[in-house]
Amino acid sequence: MGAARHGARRLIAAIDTPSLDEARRLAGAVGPHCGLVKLGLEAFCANGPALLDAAAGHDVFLDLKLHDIPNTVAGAVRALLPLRPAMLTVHAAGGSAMIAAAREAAEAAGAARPVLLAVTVLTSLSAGALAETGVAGGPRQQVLRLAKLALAAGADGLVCSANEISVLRDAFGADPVLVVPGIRPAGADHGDQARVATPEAAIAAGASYIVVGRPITTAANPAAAAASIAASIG
Ligand SMILES: O=C(O)c1cc(=O)[nH]c(=O)n1[C@@H]1O[C@H](COP(=O)(O)O)[C@@H](O)[C@H]1O
Repeated sequence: MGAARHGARRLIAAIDTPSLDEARRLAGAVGPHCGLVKLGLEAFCANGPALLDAAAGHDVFLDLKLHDIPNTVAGAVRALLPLRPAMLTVHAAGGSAMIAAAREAAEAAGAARPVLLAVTVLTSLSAGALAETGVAGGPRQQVLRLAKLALAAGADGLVCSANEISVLRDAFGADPVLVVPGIRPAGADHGDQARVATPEAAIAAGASYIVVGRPITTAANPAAAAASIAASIG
């Protein structure tokens, strides 16, 4: 139990659903077994700020992956601060000025400032899919390039796949928060994820947090699935 509780702090449960009731049901079920509940684009587009009520009582990672001109992203961050998210995401590919503007806007929350995470290369992109976008050199090189830029511009941490954790820890040490989605327990369906790892492998490689969605939310018993993953990384 103690080990499971320790693992729970590092588990972020991703709730992707358009239904407010379903989001509330899932947050209630998995909340006790994870450190943060992640609410993302699908649920926020469907419900707007009212969505946050579904996760009342839990620390919320509001994952909207903002990516626009600096002025617009800064305004969006300001608009989100009253929702008191514990973590927020922007796309590192938006560039230094955009990330710096997001950080400056977030500072208005003072001590309650959300942790600002820069998404590097989406875990759904394989090396081939990344090359199609015009990026040469493969995911590891691109993640490292974007990570340098994002941390220098004021991001507190990075979203990356488990494949890039060691190169990031070598380059930046223990400080940056590394949030790692694309997590699949052994034998689980990968779905649209391309760069995947098991919960245990991601934590062993140095992830600060792992993000797990469908392996929990589509399980017959989401609370048990979350508890089992938390125990596996305890
Ligand atoms: O920023 C994220 O959380 C994120 C970045 C990324 O590169 N890949 C990624 O899958 N995510 C999110 O992590 C969650 C993964 O969900 P599952 O694939 O269902 O476990 C989803 O909510 C994604 O939006």
